[in-house]
Amino acid sequence: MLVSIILLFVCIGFIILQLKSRRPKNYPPGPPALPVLGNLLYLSLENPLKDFERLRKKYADVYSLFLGPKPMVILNGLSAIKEALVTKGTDFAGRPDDLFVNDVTQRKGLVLANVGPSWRDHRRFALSTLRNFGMGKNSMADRIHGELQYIVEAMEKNVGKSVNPAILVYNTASNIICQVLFGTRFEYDDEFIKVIVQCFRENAKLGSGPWAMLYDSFPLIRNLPLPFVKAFENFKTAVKYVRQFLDEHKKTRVPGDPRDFVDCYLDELDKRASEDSPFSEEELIANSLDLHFGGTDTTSNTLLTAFLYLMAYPHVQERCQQEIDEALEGKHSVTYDDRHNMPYIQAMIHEVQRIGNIVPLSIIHSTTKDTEVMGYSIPRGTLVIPNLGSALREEGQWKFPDEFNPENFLNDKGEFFKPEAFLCFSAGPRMCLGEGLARMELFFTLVTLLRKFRFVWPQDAGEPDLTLAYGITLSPKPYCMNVQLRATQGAARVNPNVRPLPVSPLT
Ligand code: HEM
Repeated sequence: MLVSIILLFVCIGFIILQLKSRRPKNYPPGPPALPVLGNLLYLSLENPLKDFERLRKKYADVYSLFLGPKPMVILNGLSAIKEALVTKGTDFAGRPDDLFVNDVTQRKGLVLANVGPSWRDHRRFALSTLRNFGMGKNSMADRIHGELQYIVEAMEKNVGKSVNPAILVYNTASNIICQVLFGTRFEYDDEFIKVIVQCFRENAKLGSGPWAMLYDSFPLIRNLPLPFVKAFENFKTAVKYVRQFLDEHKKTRVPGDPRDFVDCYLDELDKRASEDSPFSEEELIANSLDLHFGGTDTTSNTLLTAFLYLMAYPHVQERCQQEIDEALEGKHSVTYDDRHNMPYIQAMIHEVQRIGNIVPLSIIHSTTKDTEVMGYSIPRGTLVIPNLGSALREEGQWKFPDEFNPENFLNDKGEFFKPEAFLCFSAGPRMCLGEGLARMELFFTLVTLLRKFRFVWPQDAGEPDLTLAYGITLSPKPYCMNVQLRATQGAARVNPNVRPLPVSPLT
């Protein structure tokens, strides 16, 4: 009797889910969905990128899937992505708030916040604070140059050797954003960096892997002690570390005279003390973690992709070095304005970003109201994945869509230009707010290092492996590079005001 009742309930549940996974009228097409599982069996849970491409060939630029019972629309190609994220920007600016990542971050922070006063005010605040601390200005250039001294020193110590650049590059990017956030940099073997990097790496992997998809698809498993539990522990650890900085800042700050992002936020908290405001110490911690992760993983993976391709395409590296030597002849160090005299370097950096496709599926969006894209109806609350990579290699948008070739960003006169399909930072109201900082970092780091060093693929390492490992960000597989001092090298000088750290061994 009991078994029959359970079976009856299971059948009713299946029928309800089946009905839920039916596509409404004029909804984008897609493969048939199974009850409970939705279209999970159509996707590799480890890396769905190839599946998304395969489904695009069958269903065209806008198609739909079910993540368990949740409806999800995938946008491919420039036209569909632009119509949704730019033309109908506010309709598509939402973020889902019942996914694994939302539970892990306790619905705090900026990156995953749904549209509303908290997201709007924190985004505005972050943008203006980054600008005040020099995003795109000379003061930021000085900070970046100061930090680059350490990577230059480390590379000098390793001339003639094969080294894995991953930790160096990660620490450089992390220290640049840490100076803006906390007014400090960390030694390469500092506990904070090691722990935070570990937490972020594990959470990025868990957040884009099979356990997150299963968590999102089957709410019943959420309380079970499965591997995704680690992500919650990692987040708590990261919060604990940032809270220490916050407590330190509260003791040492001078109100109205901010040293960094944390001080600015504390000033803002004072200003808003009497109103019902979305600003709070918990949000400060979560926003700092968002900016640190957003500013570190993306930029360092872009740099690692750049070194890999510059070794795999030595003629591109040589042409970059020739341009740097000519543009900076007689100059002590590079300024941000020098980029206007370096079209090939700019083209190379953009091409690395294009081919590296660092944030392939952007960050998941959701619709804030019933809307339309490319003639299809999309109900409010639908998950939306902008497949940025599909625009970055779209036929018809690029001279050489499937090749690594900086000519993709050069016109007939050899001048730099940026095609509309360059969507690495996404587009519209949720577009990356750190683009200005990222651009400066990429330019200064690559010009400074290429001016001084030549990077060569080690002879005993076989062919360079250009396949990228999937995660929230794509990254090259670990590799080593042989560092050589260039004969015609520019002055990558040590700033006398910055004390170089002892060089930690490159791993
Ligand atoms: C090469 C480097 C970078 C790339 C390729 C990149 C790419 C992206 C992408 C694709 C998004 C998603 C936009 C969307 O949802 O449509 C994003 C969002 C974001 N990025 Fe970046 N990013 C980079 C560097 C940075 C840096 C340096 C920072 C911090 C200073 C940063 C902070 C953020 C934040 C806070 C968001 C969320 C914006 C929001 O939801 O309103 N990013 N980024």
